[in-house]
Amino acid sequence: MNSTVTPLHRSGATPTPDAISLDGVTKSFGDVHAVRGIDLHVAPGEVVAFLGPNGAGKTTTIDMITGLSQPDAGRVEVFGMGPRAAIERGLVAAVMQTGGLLKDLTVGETVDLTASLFAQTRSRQECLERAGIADIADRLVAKCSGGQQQRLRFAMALVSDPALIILDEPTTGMDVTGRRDFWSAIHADAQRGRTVLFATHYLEEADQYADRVVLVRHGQIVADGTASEIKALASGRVVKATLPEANTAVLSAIPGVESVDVRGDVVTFGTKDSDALARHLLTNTTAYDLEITSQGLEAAFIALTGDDFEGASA
Ligand SMILES: Nc1ncnc2c1ncn2[C@@H]1O[C@H](COP(=O)(O)OP(=O)(O)OP(=O)(O)O)[C@@H](O)[C@H]1O
Repeated sequence: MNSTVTPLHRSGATPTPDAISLDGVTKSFGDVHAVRGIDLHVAPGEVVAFLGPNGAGKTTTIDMITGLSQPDAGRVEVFGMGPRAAIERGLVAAVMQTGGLLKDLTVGETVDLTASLFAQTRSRQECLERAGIADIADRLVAKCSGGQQQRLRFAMALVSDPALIILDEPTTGMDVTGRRDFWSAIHADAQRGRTVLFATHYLEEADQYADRVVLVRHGQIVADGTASEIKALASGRVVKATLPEANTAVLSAIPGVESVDVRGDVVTFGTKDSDALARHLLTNTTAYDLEITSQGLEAAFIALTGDDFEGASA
């Protein structure tokens, strides 16, 4: 494990193999070290967001998981086997950002065509329903909006009923409504236990739809945990309390307090240990009406992917 990894996520021992297992994976293109030692283990049923700035190495990593390219070093396994073997068994499907659609077919015909490639498939109706496009089965692909085409790609990915779905920036270019409809279809489907890994630039998508957020920078994982763990890691917690006649100097001296702002009777603290601070305030002062919040994921993203970030200790 490299020194900048923040191992917040710990999955317990599972009797089945990991859905995705990357160990010491590297990949370079000439002088560009796109992936520089990634260790990642995703348990079956997890919904994981792969988040990072442009050029962080997300697509390069995803291409190795989907068998489109090979690592220079390290090991990639999907359900305990090589990615190509997993794809051949229908265990994995990818939703691509573009391509793969024939404009002259209808939505329903497109799903039928995909189904003809597999021995065992889900019904057309079920795939369309799960993707939220059953009502446009007779519409020509050429007449579908960008968001509807993405949901059609999702329906195609569902045909083999894969245990793992991988999506590389699936909502790029979609409007807000299209993104919301697309994600509610993915989210409803994932709740049935499917494993999902998606790369995104949209922080709110990671925050809203992922159980776990893996933050990548310069080809390495810099943080790995729930969205709230990552927010807390980068920016700490904000604790607000009503405390009449507060003394800033006294409050600043409480262990773990990083900042104090007094406005009338309301005191706002910045801290990395909100539990200890809350306990102290409630037992040793007259503070009441406590409110504990995390800073936004955006602040964490900027802090953790900025060039001055050197990793954080768990
Ligand atoms: N086929 C290639 N040939 C040369 N360089 C490449 C190739 N593919 C990726 N790279 C480089 O590797 C680095 C990682 O790229 P990658 O596409 O994996 O990042 P990303 O996190 O997916 O970025 P984005 O969010 O912009 O899609 C970048 O510097 C990119 O220019």
